[in-house]
Amino acid sequence: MKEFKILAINPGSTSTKISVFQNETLIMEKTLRHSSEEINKFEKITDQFEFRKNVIIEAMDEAGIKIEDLDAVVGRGGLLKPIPGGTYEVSENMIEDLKVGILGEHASNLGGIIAKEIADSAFAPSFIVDPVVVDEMNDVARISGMPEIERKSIFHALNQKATARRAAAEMGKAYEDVNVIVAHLGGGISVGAHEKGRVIDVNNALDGEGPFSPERTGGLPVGDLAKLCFSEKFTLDQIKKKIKGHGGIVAYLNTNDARDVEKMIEEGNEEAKLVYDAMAYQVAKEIGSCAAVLKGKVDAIVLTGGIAYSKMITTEISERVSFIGDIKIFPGEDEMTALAEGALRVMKGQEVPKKYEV
Ligand SMILES: Nc1ncnc2c1ncn2[C@@H]1O[C@H](COP(=O)(O)OP(=O)(O)OP(=O)(O)O)[C@@H](O)[C@H]1O
Ligand SMILES: CCCC(=O)O
Repeated sequence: MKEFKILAINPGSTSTKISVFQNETLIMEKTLRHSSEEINKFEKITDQFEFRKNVIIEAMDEAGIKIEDLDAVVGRGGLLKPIPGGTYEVSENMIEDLKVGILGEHASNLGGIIAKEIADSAFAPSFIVDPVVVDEMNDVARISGMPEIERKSIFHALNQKATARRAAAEMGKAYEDVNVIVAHLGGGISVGAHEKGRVIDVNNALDGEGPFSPERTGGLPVGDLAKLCFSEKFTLDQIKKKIKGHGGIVAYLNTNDARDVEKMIEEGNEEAKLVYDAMAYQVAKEIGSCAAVLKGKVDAIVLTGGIAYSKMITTEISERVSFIGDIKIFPGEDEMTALAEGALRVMKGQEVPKKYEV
């Protein structure tokens, strides 16, 4: 059987992770860290394209892996127009939307752009898989209550879908045959209701919905937020930063690292305990909402992301939601494998790549 060599690229805000797979086997893995000095030279995230591409090429060179030997390159997809989940061919219109930041700036916008550039030089195809804008929401979930504002699906689609598939496999079933609630607990938090392979409702993890997280406020009491916006104390940029970046745990406790918070709690800091408990409480409430979305038919609840390593948090959440269904804990995120698997399904002819035609 033909073996495929696949390069997966996952650009984050301060690092670019790269992995090379020979079919399912990982043969090289590297996290290329970028100092704030290097990154801050660039005005926009997409301006970092040449810099990050060159760093990847150097790392491949050092590892002795030739670009021309690659059979495909896959990147984490960014803030595109809303699309259903799956593996997409990188196309010119996609590149345009990623470059202009059609839905905003995000490090993952670079994933598709760099993947295409490197793949083109190897005369190989390039893909993105389950970008953060995967939108499979039911229409009823789009209604916010204010006609000027529609709810949007922006979440950790890549890790949510990969862990939901893994939960289904553990239950001996296909993803398309189960109902799963996935709570991704990372720097941002998203909680999605997966109904037979479609994420029919999920909080917009990037822009003030759902539970608060280490760096984001999640949903807020809107009347009070409106008053704050018109208090003339803050600019729009400052308010946006309060919602995403400087909100949530970091605003209360001055750290975005859950491990620091646990240390504070162990040392008797009561405020830290209250804030940490509140985050777990809000995640549990969101899981409860998703159970209602799925009409109580829940095969499993998955807790994933970096904070799912925390026994304190997973215990606190489990106490409130275990009545809904079995809880599976998959700590961390395996986005590199998820990217490679998405590309492999296409290369092996198991899935037809989707076209970005919106
Ligand atoms: N062993 C651990 N125990 C508790 N918390 C942990 C542990 N390891 C990592 N974390 C926490 O996980 C959080 C980061 O999670 P993760 O790495 O999933 O986020 P990210 O990739 O930066 O952001 P996102 O998941 O939103 O894309 C941090 O708050 C970190 O403190
Ligand atoms: C919302 C998806 C990814 C992120 O947390 O930035």
